[in-house]
Amino acid sequence: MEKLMNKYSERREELLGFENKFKLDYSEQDNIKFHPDYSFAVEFVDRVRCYEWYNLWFKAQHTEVGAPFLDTKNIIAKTKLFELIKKMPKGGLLHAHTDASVPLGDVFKIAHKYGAFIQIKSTHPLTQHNIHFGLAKISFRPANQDKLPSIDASVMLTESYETGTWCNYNQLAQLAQHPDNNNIIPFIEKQMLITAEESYITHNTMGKIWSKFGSCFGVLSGLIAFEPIWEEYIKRLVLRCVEDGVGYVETRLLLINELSYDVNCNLRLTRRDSILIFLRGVESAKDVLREEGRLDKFYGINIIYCTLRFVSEDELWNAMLTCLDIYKEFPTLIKGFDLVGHEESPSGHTLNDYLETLLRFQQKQIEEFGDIKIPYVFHAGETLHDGSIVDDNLYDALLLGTRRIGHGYSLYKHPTLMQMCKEKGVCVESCPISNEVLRLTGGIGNHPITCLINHGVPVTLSSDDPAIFQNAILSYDFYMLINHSNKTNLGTLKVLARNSIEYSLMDEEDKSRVKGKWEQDWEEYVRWLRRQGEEWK
Ligand SMILES: O=c1[nH]cnc2c1ncn2[C@@H]1O[C@H](CO)[C@@H](O)[C@H]1O
Repeated sequence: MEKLMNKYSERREELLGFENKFKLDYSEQDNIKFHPDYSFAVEFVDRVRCYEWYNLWFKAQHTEVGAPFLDTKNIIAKTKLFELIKKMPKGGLLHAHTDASVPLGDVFKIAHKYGAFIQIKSTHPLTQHNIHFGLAKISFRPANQDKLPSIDASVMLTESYETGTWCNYNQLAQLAQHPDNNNIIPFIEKQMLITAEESYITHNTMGKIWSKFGSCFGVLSGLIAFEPIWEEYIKRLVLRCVEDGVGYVETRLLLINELSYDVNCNLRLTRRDSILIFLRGVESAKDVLREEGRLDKFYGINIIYCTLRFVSEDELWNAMLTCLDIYKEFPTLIKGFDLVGHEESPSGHTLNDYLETLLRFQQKQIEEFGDIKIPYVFHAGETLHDGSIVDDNLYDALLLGTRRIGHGYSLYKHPTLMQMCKEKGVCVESCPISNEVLRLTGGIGNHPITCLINHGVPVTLSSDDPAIFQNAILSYDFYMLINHSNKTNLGTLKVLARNSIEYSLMDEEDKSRVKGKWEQDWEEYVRWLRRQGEEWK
């Protein structure tokens, strides 16, 4: 019997080993063995994870490992594992929408600073009854002295408020400080984020959650499409990224309106102006980092220029021409082009619908530059379907030479396309928390990222719209994966972080500079983990 058992164990080991050979992190796992500090760090992170499984998650009454993010976020925030992950140098954030990346707390702080120039209106009076039943929808706009509101904001809190009348935001914020009104700011904030209750209960279909999600952008845009707020917003974006261990960003920028507001609240800033202000914001973040001696932790920020997948073919072409003009002026800043918005919306277009224009844009670049300088970096396959027109976007994205795939949620159903990604080096920007909050998965446990990793498909982790999902910049996505998947260890996370630089769209010189910096930061992190591990119980 013993012989039989031993033989079986051998075959079992062999099978496990064989399967592991296909994993994305196969050679990295081998590497760990040769570096004592690194293997100590890997073992320490595993030890912490294991300790918390037994002493926190398995004992918890109403939750478990892999439970939905919004239900567990506050518990996660206090764990040792999260503290370790937060500190990790995560490389780049390759998939995040600019207008939904800065934590709302920061957005409010900036808004309060410019509150005298911001007006607010509501579809219902902000009475306690309406707040309680979530009846009022609010909007913001920048407005100067010429457009002084006709009423005092205190009227907004009474039934006599004429709905839709603009009031001064500063006045309202003052009133909200009174203990009787302390639910007003949280109520307004909720209109810019998705709560656990909405994602898991009240808006439990894709259509409902996307309608709430879309409305968040509407409220946010009233604040941030305003010169002084936009500049500080971008500054905060860079600072928050650095704070969360993200040194490089390729942000998806959608300048949806033709014009936005200048410092005098005049609607006259062009998209080019918004880019210039963006760059000013980056520079002021760099000033702060320089003063704090942390400038070396910031590797850079670039833009993937976006338009909506709801536009007409003519509008798409115009967006492409604007993008091209901006590229010509800022050739190192603009790294790609994408179409955003709910892929499954009945009014949305597939890539195939736009095919002629998409091909024409490439042809124009080849004629002008002899090469494609603004590659596609498409969202594709953000769907539960198998073979629908949205799922089919994956075919077109790859045929059109997409450099990465945003989400690629349904890619795991396509063996040939996964193989193509491996062969062509097309990386999937996987966004597990986003996919959960927007109702594609019930949690990390049934997210396809592990399937892609186990098949050796290039993957990186992203947070998509962290502000709206109450997510930090990137730490929670890394945490969710490592805490849930036994096969994921620090080495796997290192591969994901390295991929975010490897598959970024920086030119080769920048890429190798950034890679060098990140490797240094990683070494420092491993040494920090060693010290932590030696002190830990
Ligand atoms: O996960 C996503 N898939 C597709 N579009 C998205 C996603 N997250 C945000 N946006 C879109 O990006 C724009 C703001 O920059 C919004 O239009 C929003 O719908």
